[in-house]
Amino acid sequence: MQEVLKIFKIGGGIIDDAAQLQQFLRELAKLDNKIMLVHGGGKGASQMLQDLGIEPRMVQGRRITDAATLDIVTMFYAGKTNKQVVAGLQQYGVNALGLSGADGNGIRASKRPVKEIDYGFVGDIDEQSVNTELLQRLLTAGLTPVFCAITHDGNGQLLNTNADTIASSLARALSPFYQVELHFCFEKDGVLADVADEASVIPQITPGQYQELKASGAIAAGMVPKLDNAFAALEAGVERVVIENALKINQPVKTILCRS
Ligand SMILES: Nc1ncnc2c1ncn2[C@@H]1O[C@H](COP(=O)(O)OP(=O)(O)O)[C@@H](O)[C@H]1O
Ligand SMILES: CC(=O)N[C@@H](CCC(=O)OP(=O)(O)O)C(=O)O
Repeated sequence: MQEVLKIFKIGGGIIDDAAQLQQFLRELAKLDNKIMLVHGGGKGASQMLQDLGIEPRMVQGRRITDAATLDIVTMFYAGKTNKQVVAGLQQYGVNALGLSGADGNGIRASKRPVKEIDYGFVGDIDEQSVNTELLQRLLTAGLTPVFCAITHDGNGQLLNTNADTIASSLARALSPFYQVELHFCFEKDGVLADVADEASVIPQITPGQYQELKASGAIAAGMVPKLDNAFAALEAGVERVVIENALKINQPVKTILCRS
C-alpha cells in the first residue's frame, strides 16, 4: 500500500489576505499526512506591477511576462510570498522548505513558443523533468516542500509558470510513488452550480457534467483552466482531485472530481 501524499495549491485571493493565509496554514498543519504546497499570488503580483508603473497583461489566464515583469514576479513569488508562507508553516511546527523550480532542479520548463501571442518569459513544464527523487528525499526527511510559480529552463533562464499547472504536474509526476491527492483551494466552497450562490456547491463532477456546465456558462473564468488541469491530473493517475475552500480543508463540504 502506497503512502498518501496531499498536494495543496492556494491562489492569490488567499495569499493576499494575511488572516486567511494564517487560518489556512493552521488547518494544513493539523494534517498528519505527507504534504506539499504550491502557491500562486497573481493578484498581489498585479498590484505590485501597477504600483511600480507596469500595466499587468493577462491573456487566457496567463500573464504576458516581459523582462521587467519577470524580475518583479520573481521577487514577489519566490521572495516575499514564498518566504512568508514558509515562515507561517514554521510557526505551526511544520518544517517547510521554500523552492522555485530552479532549486534542486525541481521543475524545468521551456519558454512558451511564440504563436499568435508572445507570452514572453512564460514556461511550459517539461513533464519528464520533475525531480521526483529529490522530492521523495525531502519528504522522507520530514520536510514539506513549498513551491512558488517560478521555474527554470536549465540554461540559466527563470520562467513564470501558472501555479495550478505546477501543482498538477507535481501530482502527476509523483503518482507512481504515492497515492496522490491534489487539492485546489480557493475562496469558495467548491465548484458552484451558480457562481452567485455560495451554497450551490456541486459535491461530485464527472468529465461529462463538466463539459455541460462549461457549455452553459455556469463554469467560467479562472475555473475553466483550473478544472482542465484538474481532470488532466485525474486521467494521468492522480488518485483524488478536490476543489475546496482554503479555510475549510478539514470540513466535509467540497467538490470531488470523478473519472466517469
Ligand atoms: N462555477 C464556478 N464555481 C466556482 N468558481 C467559479 C465558477 N465559475 C467561475 N468561477 C470563478 O473562478 C475563480 C477561481 O479561479 P482563479 O481566480 O483562477 O483562482 P485562483 O487564483 O485561486 O487560482 C473563482 O474565484 C470564481 O470567481
Ligand atoms: C504564467 C502565469 O500566468 N503565471 C502566474 C503565476 C502565479 C499564479 O498562477 O497565481 P494564482 O494561482 O494566484 O493565479 C501569474 O503570474 O499570474
